[in-house]
Amino acid sequence: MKIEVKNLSKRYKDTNALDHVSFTLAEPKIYGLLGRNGAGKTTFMDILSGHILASGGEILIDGENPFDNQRLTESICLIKEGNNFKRDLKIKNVLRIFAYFYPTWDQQLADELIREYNLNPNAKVKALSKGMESALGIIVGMASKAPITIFDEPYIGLDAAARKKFYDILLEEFEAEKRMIIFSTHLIDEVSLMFEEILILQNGKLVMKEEAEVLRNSTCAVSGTADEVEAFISDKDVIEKKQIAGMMTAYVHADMKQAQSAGLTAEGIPIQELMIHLTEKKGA
Ligand SMILES: Nc1ncnc2c1ncn2[C@@H]1O[C@H](COP(=O)(O)OP(=O)(O)OP(=O)(O)O)[C@@H](O)[C@H]1O
Repeated sequence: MKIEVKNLSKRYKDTNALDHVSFTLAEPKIYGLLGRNGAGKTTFMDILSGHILASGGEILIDGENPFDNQRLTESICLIKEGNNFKRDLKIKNVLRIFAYFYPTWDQQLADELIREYNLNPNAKVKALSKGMESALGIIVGMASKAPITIFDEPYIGLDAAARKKFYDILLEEFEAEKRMIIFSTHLIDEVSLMFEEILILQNGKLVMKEEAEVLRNSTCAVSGTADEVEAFISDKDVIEKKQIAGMMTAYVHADMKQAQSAGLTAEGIPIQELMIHLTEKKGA
C-alpha cells in the first residue's frame, strides 16, 4: 500500500501537534517513527488510522482518505500503549471480534502467540496485568496481518524477555510475509536494528526520513585531538561536538572510512544518540 502525507497539520488550541508534514511511504518495510515527548507521533498515527481528522493537508492511502473509510480501516491495525480493548471482554472474544474485522486475520498465529505468552483465553481484559494486556495487543497486531500495522509504544509493563519475544516474532513474521509496519518507541536502542527506515518528528515537523542503512553509513562519531577533528569536520555537517581537555569527539555526516584514513578514530552513532542530537539541534 502507498501512504502519501501531504502538508499534514493538526492543531489543538495553541499547539501545532503536526505542522505541514509531507512524505511518502510506499514499501512494505519496518519503519521507526521516533521523536521526543510531544513530537506528534501519536497524532500522526491516529490520523493515519482514520481515528481523527487533520486540521490541514491530508493523508492518502492508495489515493483515499482513511477517515471513516471502512475499506481502508480493515487494512490498518493500530495498537496503542494501552486501552486497546473493552475491559469486560474475555480474551477469546477480543480475538473473535478482531478476527471478524480483519479479512487478513491469522487465527493459527493468534493461537500460537496466546500460548507463547501464556494467556488464558477465558480471562477478562480487566483481570490482566499491564504486561499481559500489552501481550494481547501485540498478538492482535501481529495476527491481524493488516497491510499497515502500527505499534505505538506497544509494550508498557512487558519485561525484557517478553519484549525480546515480541521482536523475534515481529521479525520472523515480517520475513515470512512483508507488510508495512510502523513502530513508535522510546526504547530506540533495543529495536533500532529492526528498523529499515527511520522518520523523526520534532515539534510537529519531520526533521529526518532516511533508510537506516544509509544513516548508519553516512554518519559517524570521530575522535582525536581537537585540532585533527576540527580540521576533518571543517567542511562537514556537524551534528554535535564535545571537547575534553585537548581531545574532541564529533558526530558528523561523513563516511567512517574517510575519517579513519584521516587518522581519526571513527565509530557508528547509535540511532538513539543520533535522534537526541538531531532533535536538540532543531531546537528542542
Ligand atoms: N487531544 C489533545 N488535546 C490537546 N492537545 C493534544 C491532544 N493530543 C495531543 N496534544 C498535543 O499535541 C502535541 C503532540 O502530541 P502527541 O501525543 O502526538 O506526541 P507524541 O510524539 O506521541 O508524544 P509522546 O512520545 O510523549 O507520546 C503535544 O504537545 C500534545 O500535548
